[in-house]
Amino acid sequence: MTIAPSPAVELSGLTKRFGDHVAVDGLDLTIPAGTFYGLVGPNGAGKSTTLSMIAGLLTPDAGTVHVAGLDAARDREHVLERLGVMMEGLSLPERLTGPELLEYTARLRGLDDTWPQRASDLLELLELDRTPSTLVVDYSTGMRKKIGLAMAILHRPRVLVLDEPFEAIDPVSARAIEDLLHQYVGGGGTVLLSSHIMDVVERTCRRVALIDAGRILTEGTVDEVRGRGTLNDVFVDLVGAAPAKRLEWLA
Ligand SMILES: Nc1ncnc2c1ncn2[C@@H]1O[C@H](COP(=O)(O)OP(=O)(O)OP(=O)(O)O)[C@@H](O)[C@H]1O
Repeated sequence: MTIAPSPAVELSGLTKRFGDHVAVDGLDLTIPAGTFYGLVGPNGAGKSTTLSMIAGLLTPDAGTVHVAGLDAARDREHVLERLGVMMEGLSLPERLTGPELLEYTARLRGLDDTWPQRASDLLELLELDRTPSTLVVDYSTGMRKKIGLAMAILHRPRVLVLDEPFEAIDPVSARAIEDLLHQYVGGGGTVLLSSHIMDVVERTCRRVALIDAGRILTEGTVDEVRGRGTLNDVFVDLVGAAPAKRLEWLA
């Protein structure tokens, strides 16, 4: 008898309120190990809040998060070892260069002596090796995102949680990031990312969940969810198009 591996991420009744506002409303979601998974939804749907709770940056008001079979509330240290996280707006040590930041990450995580090669591979693949002496404070938005991704993946986590990894990324860099993430998933890793860029999600993810107002509207393989249309069509159908209003003063 073979024992099925634990899901990479399992959310059960996950809930977060900010005052009276319920940002995440009893979310149940299972992300199988080795899956490239996309979380999509309109602005304010609760994507970042959900990812922040998985990453241990926010405490849920109710419900549980399991990562690789471990309860994130009870076994935080081991869960953090298994996770790589890149969230919007997370602060970085600004007075370091990209290579120094990776060294800092490697030392903080106590990585073995294979990290310099990994760091150099990541800097090259993400084209950050061209500006080795630029301080992070002087990085562009896209460069910050890329170094954030390199920091998240350097310790070869089981699960990568990425908030909007393709936002502010040029098309060539986006392909490099996609390539890196595909290699990672090909090696057994799990990617959970949020995105507004439907064609990237359609192209890269195997499964997708569409959330709105903190609840799942639909979930499944990308093919199941989009049916005969595109993910964009399904998104607009389920979430509802923005109200059309003619602005006379603009005409
Ligand atoms: N720290 C906070 N304090 C108060 N309200 C918050 C806080 N963080 C998020 N919210 C609210 O929770 C809801 C969900 O926000 P969240 O950032 O998770 O959405 P999102 O799906 O990631 O949106 P976007 O696509 O715009 O990034 C929003 O209504 C937001 O205003």
